[in-house]
Amino acid sequence: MARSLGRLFKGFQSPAFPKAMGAELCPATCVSVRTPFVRTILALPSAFSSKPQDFSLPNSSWGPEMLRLYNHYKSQCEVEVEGEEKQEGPWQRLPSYNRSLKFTPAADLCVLPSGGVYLSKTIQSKARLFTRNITDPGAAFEYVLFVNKEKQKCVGIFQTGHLLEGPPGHVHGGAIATMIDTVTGSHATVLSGPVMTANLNINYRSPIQLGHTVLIESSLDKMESRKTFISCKVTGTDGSKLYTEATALFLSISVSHLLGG
Ligand SMILES: CCCCCCCC/C=C\CCCCCCCC(=O)SCCNC(=O)CCNC(=O)[C@H](O)C(C)(C)COP(=O)(O)OP(=O)(O)OC[C@H]1O[C@@H](n2cnc3c(N)ncnc32)[C@H](O)[C@@H]1OP(=O)(O)O
Repeated sequence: MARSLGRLFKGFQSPAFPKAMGAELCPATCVSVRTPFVRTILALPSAFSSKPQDFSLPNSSWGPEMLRLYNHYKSQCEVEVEGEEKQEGPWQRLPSYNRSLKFTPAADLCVLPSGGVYLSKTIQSKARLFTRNITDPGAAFEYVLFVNKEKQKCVGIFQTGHLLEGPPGHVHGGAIATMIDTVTGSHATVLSGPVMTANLNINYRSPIQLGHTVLIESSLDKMESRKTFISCKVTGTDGSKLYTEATALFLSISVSHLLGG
């Protein structure tokens, strides 16, 4: 089990993550956790095991700026070398599914040392990745992430849907924080494996108009034992207008931390 989960997280750790998801994780996989206190069956999501739907791909709601930036980074995911097949480029797109781990079946609920149930089958069957829980294209978070391991950078292209309104006509600060956490958190996971956000410090400099597309760029500041420090800027798509700045601290965690151990 530990090895299986290790493989999952190892796959996520590398920028080869999307390939690992496709190549290694797609066959239906069921792994079992046994500790003195915890017994649960973890099945990789059906989204991973049968036909995974990747939501970080163009759809009919994407505006011209979203598409332009997507194509800009996508074109750098593969490079043409004369007389040879296309090779991996400096950037890599991260896929985004609508859920992560699925716990099954009801009889195998994960019981905490306290005796509490970790996650009921009913809750888990309805669980959705927060940024992917609205199915109407363009209504909320439309985004795609690219990582560049060599430069230790990650970019998020984010089109802000009408359901994200905070101040009239502008994006809610919590929605901006969500996207910052997603970009910096995914970046930290690519660099360091499984992590959780310990600290997120945000300065909102200028309001973002609803419907606009923005660029979220994160870069690694430093790594110190379990700590990964990342900073991030949200700008207009040409980089000139600064909307938001943030710094974030992520702590590497063990799988048992997620299971309440
Ligand atoms: C996650 C799995 C990834 C793989 C999954 C694959 C699928 C991916 C799918 C989609 C990706 C989308 C990506 C989204 C990303 C979103 C991420 C989130 O939103 S996470 C939710 C919000 N965060 C929490 O709920 C944390 C709650 N807090 C905790 O659990 C603990 O406090 C934790 C783990 C953060 C630290 O607890 P300790 O017990 O492990 O560590 P201690 O001993 O407290 O601290 C260690 C060191 O860190 C410093 N530290 C801890 N917290 C700090 C803080 N807030 N500020 C500064 N330093 C802090 C301490 O001072 C200590 O430093 P000294 O070693 O002594 O130098």
